[in-house]
Amino acid sequence: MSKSPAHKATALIVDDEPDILELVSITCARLGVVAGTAGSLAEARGLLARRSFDLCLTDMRLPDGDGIELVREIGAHHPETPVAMITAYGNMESAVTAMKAGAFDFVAKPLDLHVLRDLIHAALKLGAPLAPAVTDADGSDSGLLGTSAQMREIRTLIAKLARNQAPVFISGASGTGKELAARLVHSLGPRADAPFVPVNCGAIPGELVESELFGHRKGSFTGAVSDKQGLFQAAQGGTLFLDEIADLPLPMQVKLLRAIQQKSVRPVGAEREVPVDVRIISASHHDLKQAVDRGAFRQDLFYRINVIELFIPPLRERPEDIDVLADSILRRIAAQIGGEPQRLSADARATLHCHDFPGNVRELENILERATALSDAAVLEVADLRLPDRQASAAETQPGSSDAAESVAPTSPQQQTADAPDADIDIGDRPLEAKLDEIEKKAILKALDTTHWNRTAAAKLLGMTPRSLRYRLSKLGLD
Ligand SMILES: Nc1ncnc2c1ncn2[C@@H]1O[C@H](COP(=O)(O)OP(=O)(O)OP(=O)(O)O)[C@@H](O)[C@H]1O
Repeated sequence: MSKSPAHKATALIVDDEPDILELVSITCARLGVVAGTAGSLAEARGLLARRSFDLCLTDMRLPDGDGIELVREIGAHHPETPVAMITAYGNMESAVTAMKAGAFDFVAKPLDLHVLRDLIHAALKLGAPLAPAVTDADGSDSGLLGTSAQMREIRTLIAKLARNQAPVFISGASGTGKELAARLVHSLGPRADAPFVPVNCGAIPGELVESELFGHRKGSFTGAVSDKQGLFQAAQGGTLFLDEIADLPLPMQVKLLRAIQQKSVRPVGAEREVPVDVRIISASHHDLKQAVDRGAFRQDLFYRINVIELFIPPLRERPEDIDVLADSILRRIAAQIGGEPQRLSADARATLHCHDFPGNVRELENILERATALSDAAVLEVADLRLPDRQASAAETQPGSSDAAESVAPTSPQQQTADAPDADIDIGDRPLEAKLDEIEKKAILKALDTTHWNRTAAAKLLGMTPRSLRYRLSKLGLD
């Protein structure tokens, strides 16, 4: 709290069950928070009219109305007061409704004291001044660049999302900046000092997902030679970013739902659940709603993780962002290799504006890395960009198409060696494993380059599933 040392934080607790009022008041007192209690909406309104509170915890069902009404009223008249909802056990629907109405979090009955304490701590941090809001026109103070109206709106929404704990689902094509957006939600919020743990759900082999996410006890399966902490616990107090969540196997989706609802995880082979305080941000480039309709993604989990959706449009729909992104990428490359940043000629810029970027910002980065690697000139020209003459969409690229193979141009310095399928592979006398890795890496980079870093199309080209490609990318350190 940014109050004077003499100021004691205050909480308004609203519940018609005296036991709960007492339990929460005692928990607050142990944390040095002074609690005011109300047994109905009317009493709560009376207290709010007389003074302000640093947080409010309200039950859903009250004798004279619905706790959601209070969430809305506090949001409208006391926006600086974070509100959390106390929900009935397993009532996911009301938790989601409360968060959509503006509650920053929820706690389920019977109240778990760990969860309650974490929630009070989180609420009090929300009252403290956070990292400066993202205000400048091109986003350079946030790292999420772009001058387009869409990007500005996204930054404004992110600044709001940073102030609550509701699960966020980020949708958008590959390379649009979903992970970057998730990092920004984390770093602008009260969890910024705790870890941000990104997980690519598609890159973990199916049989290991549970142990990776929840951890395991020694001896719980062959290969579990010691206790291992899961990623949920690694993200304790912070944010777990579940990228490519659509790739989670269905049985795992059930366990994830339970972990999110109960705010606790059970490591494989453990007898007890361990409480975890983690904000979930998930992302996918798939249409998750369609996956639900196909039966490939559980509706209840979809509903739970998708409390707030943030959509990042493809780069071709916001061409205004290309210049600011390109200039920033050229500055970054110059800082890495030393010297003045190279510039783009007017024609080169115009060419970029006409390109449709199936691989989005990641593709722009690749184009410029390749151009700067191949040209030392102060000004990069159209030819240096090496864009295909025809705007062939990567998704249209058919496996085995010779056109596709011929349109390949080297990408980054380390990728240049992968430009021809039959090029001599100079890998010296390294062990077989390393040689095989090198060959695999080159084939993958070539396919990615051909498909403008569209991983689904690249996987098709390589004759493997997207999941398997992601696994290999991660294994080879290319992710
Ligand atoms: N608005 C932006 N400003 C600056 N850099 C960006 C922006 N959007 C994306 N990038 C950069 O583009 C690259 C791809 O971004 P990111 O990994 O966040 O995309 P993604 O949507 O999560 O991709 P994928 O779906 O393939 O995981 C990163 O290097 C990121 O820093």
